[in-house]
Amino acid sequence: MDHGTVNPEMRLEDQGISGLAAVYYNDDADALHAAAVARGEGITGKGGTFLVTTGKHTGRSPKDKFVVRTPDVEDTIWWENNPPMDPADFDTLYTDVLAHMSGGTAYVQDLFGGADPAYRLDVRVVTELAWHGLFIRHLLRRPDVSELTTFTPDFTIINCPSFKADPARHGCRSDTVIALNFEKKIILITGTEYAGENKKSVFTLLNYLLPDQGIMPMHCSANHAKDNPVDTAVFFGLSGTGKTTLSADPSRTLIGDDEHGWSDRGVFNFEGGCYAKTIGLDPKAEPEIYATCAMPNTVIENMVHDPATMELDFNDDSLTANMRCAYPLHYIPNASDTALGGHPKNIIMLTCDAFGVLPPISRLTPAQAMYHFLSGFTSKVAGTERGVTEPEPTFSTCFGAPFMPRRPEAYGALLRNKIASHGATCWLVNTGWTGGAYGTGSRMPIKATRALLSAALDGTLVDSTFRKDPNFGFDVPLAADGVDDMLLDPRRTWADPAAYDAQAQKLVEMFSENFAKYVPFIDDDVKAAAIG
Ligand SMILES: Nc1ncnc2c1ncn2[C@@H]1O[C@H](COP(=O)(O)OP(=O)(O)O)[C@@H](O)[C@H]1O
Ligand SMILES: C=C(OP(=O)(O)O)C(=O)O
Ligand SMILES: [Mn+2]
Repeated sequence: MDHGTVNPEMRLEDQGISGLAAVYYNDDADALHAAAVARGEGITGKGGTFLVTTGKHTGRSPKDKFVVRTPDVEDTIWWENNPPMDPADFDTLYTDVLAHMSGGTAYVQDLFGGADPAYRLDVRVVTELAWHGLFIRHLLRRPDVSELTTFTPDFTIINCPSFKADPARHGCRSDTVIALNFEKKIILITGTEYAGENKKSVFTLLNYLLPDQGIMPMHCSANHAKDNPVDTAVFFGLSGTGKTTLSADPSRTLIGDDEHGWSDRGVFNFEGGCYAKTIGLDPKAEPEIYATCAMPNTVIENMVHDPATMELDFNDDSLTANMRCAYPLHYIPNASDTALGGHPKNIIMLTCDAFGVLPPISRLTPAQAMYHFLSGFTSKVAGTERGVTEPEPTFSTCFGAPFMPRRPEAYGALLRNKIASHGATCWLVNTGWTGGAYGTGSRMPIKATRALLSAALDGTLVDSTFRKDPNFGFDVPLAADGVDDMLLDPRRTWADPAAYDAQAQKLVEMFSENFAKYVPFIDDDVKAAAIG
């Protein structure tokens, strides 16, 4: 039985997906929430939120993510970073997943990836779980009802957590698979209930498709000055570096918290919602995000609550440190209606330095920006990937290696040209440790990071006095309004300056060792900006 609104020529049967007992097309958030509760997937929380736990998988499974090795993508995929799947194995997996879903219920959401109509991708997401439908409806861009009757998917995602893949039969690594097939225009997700896989697989798709249209896809958040989209800022960063937190700045207009494209028209959000971490969420430091945790249909993932009062415990990480809430963009009071911005005036590269070595803010030349973009130094924070339990220093190229199907140089060249054409000012911001490494020091106060960003974005910081950092060669401001001068010089925040010097030297060597692989591909000015 079919329910809801759909293009009558584009039912699942028309895509070769048949045998389902019931298909719910394009249910709204209330209907998806009600269905999820009725099916026992989760419960209704305070303020009409939806509370859910995801079992074994509470973060992404990057090692189980594959690109199907078809001839059309053979020369363009960065295979060292994207494990290949044999097309025949994918076909078997596809047939087996459909057989498994047959006789059951599916939820179909027809959505857009991309706020700029010229570049958007029409994505159909077919989910076994009603709440995955709710999640992805919050996260992607919702068409008007009138657009649904002609909606024709460019790509289809089929997400079936109860299907357990078999490494012997499907050529995979475990029972969990995220497989992207660019030729068939299908993504299969099995064996994981973690909702983030849905949105990050759309991101990976766009990261592959958009460069051919001259668009730079970016793992970044974005906002612009109030009433002035010309003054746009983007904040690159791997998971946990502060994209979501820092873009929700009450004095600016939020464009988006995680994934954007930069075209010759400016910046556009790929999404229509946000996916925020809730661990330790402080209503004073992050009131806008905190408030979404009591709004109707917000998906609250893997948070512990008191069953008597339904009160959420923001400090209980017993299910995972990667506890989350997902909500539509307009739940943030100052979000943009269009999710479009201008060309970035400022480009912030966020790093969570667990060594406590990098200054809280540094100004980068375009060549240094390219160097740091390709290096992607940061830490993986606890929980976002399976097996990571404490900050783990890493070089994640483009500040998002797990989502980059092409070689880093492809993204590097696009970014470099756009920075050169539009003259953005670039900054490196350490939201990680200060006063010592992880274990001794403490996390950079959000207040200080916000004050430094305000000064960078309002144009005052660029005119201040800088020192050249002896280890890294970038410019570090000596003072900034609202921030203790000492904090700007990490060496002074360490109890033992010699220990700082030793740690800094180690980090310089790590940068140098990591960057060797990019040297054959880069221009002389970036080579000159190299560290170590
Ligand atoms: N100085 C800081 N800047 C940004 N975030 C910080 C800072 N100190 C602590 N945090 C915490 O770090 C986390 C950043 O996560 P989030 O903004 O979700 O990152 P991302 O969106 O890049 O994955 C939040 O839980 C935030 O409260
Ligand atoms: C959803 C994710 O993104 P982020 O942590 O960058 O918000 C993720 O990495 O799983
Ligand atoms: Mn985020």
